[in-house]
Amino acid sequence: MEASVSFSLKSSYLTKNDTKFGRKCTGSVRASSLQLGFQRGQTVDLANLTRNRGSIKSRNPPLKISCCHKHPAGTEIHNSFDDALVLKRKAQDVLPYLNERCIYLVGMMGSGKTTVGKILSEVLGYSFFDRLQAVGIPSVAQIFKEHSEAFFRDNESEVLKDLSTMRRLVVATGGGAVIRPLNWKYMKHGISVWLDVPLDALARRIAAVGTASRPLLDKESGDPYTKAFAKLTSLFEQRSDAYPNADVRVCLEDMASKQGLSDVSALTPSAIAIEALLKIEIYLTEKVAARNS
Ligand SMILES: Nc1ncnc2c1ncn2[C@@H]1O[C@H](COP(=O)(O)OP(=O)(O)O)[C@@H](O)[C@H]1O
Ligand SMILES: O=C(O)C1=C[C@@H](OP(=O)(O)O)[C@@H](O)[C@H](O)C1
Repeated sequence: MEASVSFSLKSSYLTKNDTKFGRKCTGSVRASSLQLGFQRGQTVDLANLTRNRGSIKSRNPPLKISCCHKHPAGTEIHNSFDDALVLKRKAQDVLPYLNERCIYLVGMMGSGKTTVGKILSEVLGYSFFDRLQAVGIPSVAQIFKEHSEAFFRDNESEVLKDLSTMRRLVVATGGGAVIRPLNWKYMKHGISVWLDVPLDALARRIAAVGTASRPLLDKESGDPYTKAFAKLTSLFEQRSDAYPNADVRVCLEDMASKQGLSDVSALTPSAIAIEALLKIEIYLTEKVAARNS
């Protein structure tokens, strides 16, 4: 079958809380569009943006990135007005150090890369690039089914390569992107952030939404929590050396214990985004200090 796989670039979500950040939604959208050289709603053919794809290009269909702005009805991005203010302040602190570099979120499936990534992109005025998302083929699950995991991984690497030349993006990578050293080479063009979430919390989150959209988990037998937990455990064993390559680690267990919480499930996506910004700031200021010493 002649497959046509393309990937969707979703700009930062715009919420009713946007006014709290004191900027007009369209401002950041316009800036992002200019930065990336595309217009809202326009499809950019990545195959034309990059050269020398070599063997991967000859095997795989052309990649397309399309930019769209969607906000699913009812999605709450921030949990409180206080969180929104802290997020805004932290984002302003971090932006000069970031100097337009991209942020790559890494972590196991369900660790919150998409959820937290949307918040970060919004407060930083960056565009948001969600995990590889097929246009024409409805889901990652379908790519696995109609092609193979290797096909998916090759395209994942290609997209990361292309993104590595771009600025002002928050990228939610797929959970398995960390296993290829080449992908780290691309991600090192920006700042990588590992969302480190305990496996039982991941399994609970995934069980709540089902495993159908996560093909690596869907093959297991048993109830959704049990099959998610079993597969996540074996995947983490294979990847536990790779995630610490990230520049920054956001550890939910550490956050919970500092706040006297017995369970990480009380940590909101906004609180995690704030922690990520704090950790990014520390990492970048230490780098500057080391350079100046
Ligand atoms: N801090 C959190 N607390 C509770 N549930 C969360 C949190 N962050 C994300 N989730 C939920 O977990 C699921 C997986 O999150 P998602 O952002 O899609 O993870 P990933 O992109 O890393 O696979 C979603 O249903 C999401 O709503
Ligand atoms: O861990 C993995 O290998 C994968 C994670 C998924 O992305 P999320 O981490 O966004 O769920 C998706 O890329 C694919 O199912 C493979």
